Amino acid sequence: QVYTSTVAMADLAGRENDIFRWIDGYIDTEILRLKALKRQASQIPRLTPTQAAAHVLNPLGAYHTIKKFSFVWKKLAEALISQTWAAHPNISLSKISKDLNLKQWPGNRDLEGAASALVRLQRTYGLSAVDLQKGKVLSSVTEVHLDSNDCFLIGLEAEKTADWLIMSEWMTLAHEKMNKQSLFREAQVFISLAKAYLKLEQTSKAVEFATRAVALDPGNKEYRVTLEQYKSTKEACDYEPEITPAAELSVYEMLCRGDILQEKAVEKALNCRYKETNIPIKVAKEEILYRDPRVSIFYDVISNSEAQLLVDMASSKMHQAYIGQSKMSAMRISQVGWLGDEAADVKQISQRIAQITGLETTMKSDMSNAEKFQVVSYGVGGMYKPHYDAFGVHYDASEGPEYLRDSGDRVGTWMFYLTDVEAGGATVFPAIKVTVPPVKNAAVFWYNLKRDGRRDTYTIHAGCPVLLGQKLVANKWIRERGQIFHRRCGLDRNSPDD
Ligand SMILES: O=C(O)CCC(=O)C(=O)O
Ligand SMILES: [Fe+2]
Repeated sequence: QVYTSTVAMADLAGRENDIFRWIDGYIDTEILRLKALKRQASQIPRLTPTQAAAHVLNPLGAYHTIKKFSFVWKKLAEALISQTWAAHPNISLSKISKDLNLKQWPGNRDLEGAASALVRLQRTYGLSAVDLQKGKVLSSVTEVHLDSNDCFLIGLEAEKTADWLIMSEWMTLAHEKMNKQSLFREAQVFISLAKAYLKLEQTSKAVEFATRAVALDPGNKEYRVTLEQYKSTKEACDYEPEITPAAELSVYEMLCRGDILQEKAVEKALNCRYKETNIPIKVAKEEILYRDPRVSIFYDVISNSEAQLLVDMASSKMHQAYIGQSKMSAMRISQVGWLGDEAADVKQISQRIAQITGLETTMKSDMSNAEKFQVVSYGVGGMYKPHYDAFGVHYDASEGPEYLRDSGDRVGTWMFYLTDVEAGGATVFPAIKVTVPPVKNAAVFWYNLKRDGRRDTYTIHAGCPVLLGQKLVANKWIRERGQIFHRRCGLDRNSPDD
């Protein structure tokens, strides 16, 4: 027994001292840990909710926000959770991660998506990587500075879409900004630069960078094979063309940029007018942008509160847009929500479209004259590549939702612009070289079908990437069913519309 032995008692007294030392040590370590945590947390700039909302209207701010969640915050939260849990085992791990909604946080794929959006904006609007890295988008300047890892990641995204010049710009920056925090090796940047230059037919530079990669990593067999390949390509090439990025731009992208203007003769034939509607005293301010096919913009056809109503009602139903039935695609990056005419205020908006176009837009439970409103939200980088709204000859009338069976094809498209867009986001028609700038509370309208019911190939159109701000639109597709007395079949397929 301990209490009978004086020697053992003296030993215990000594041990108590150890315990105090241990407690002090524990407290000191905890204080250090908490201080480190506090320092980490304080390094992240704090935005008010208003600032945060404004931040994501800028492509760099959007990238940065996703990076914070997918990387910075995630690391911090994980550290916080595991350490707190270790210190207080009675706190439930799953409760913390539920409170923080950790599962819903953006991940690596979202970060890649944000990086790829930057590449798309850069290509479409001719932005320089050097400006973007410093936080500059047109005249808008943010606090965000991209680090070497960001530059490397964006370079890899540019590689995926074969944007070689853009890839070379970002990889050059990744190398310039390289430091201890860089998660890639120098040889990796060099081999990426070599590839980009090879694709740009700058074979001397390609060989130079491949050589540097091999010098840094002589054991890498892949690098050595690449170098040999590039050397033989260089020998086979007798000249190196100048780099001309603009040559690769499509008409669609040039229209988005505003690099193509309408021909003078076409422009002259166009005009503005007050179009009579089905309601005697009401006229609509119409600007005709193209004659055949007729493309018009109508101004002030929806009020601010109505626009807000469509957004509010559709927003709970919003999901990532799909094309056709299934897969998420690189054709279209946006969120969509469908909205029927059940609410009287919404129905009234549908009726206004009928009054102005003279077409039938009544919603019916079968063989409907029109589709529900499709409210679409594009964030920065969001877009819709060139496509037709009409289904054309392959359309199977039995496809699609029940209420639209046998409604026929999409004879016309009416699209409200529910917001102004600070930069980018025009609707463009590459075949007729028409650009429609988004103007809040206006709507664009065109016929997708010729008079004989066949798809008009000139109606191919696209939504340009949003560069700054948010773009919200509401589509109303008007079906063939019920338009017999409203848009008569022409004597020939080219009869004009009035
Ligand atoms: O957003 C745009 O400007 C075009 C949208 C569009 O074409 C569509 O949703 O079908
Ligand atoms: Fe469309």
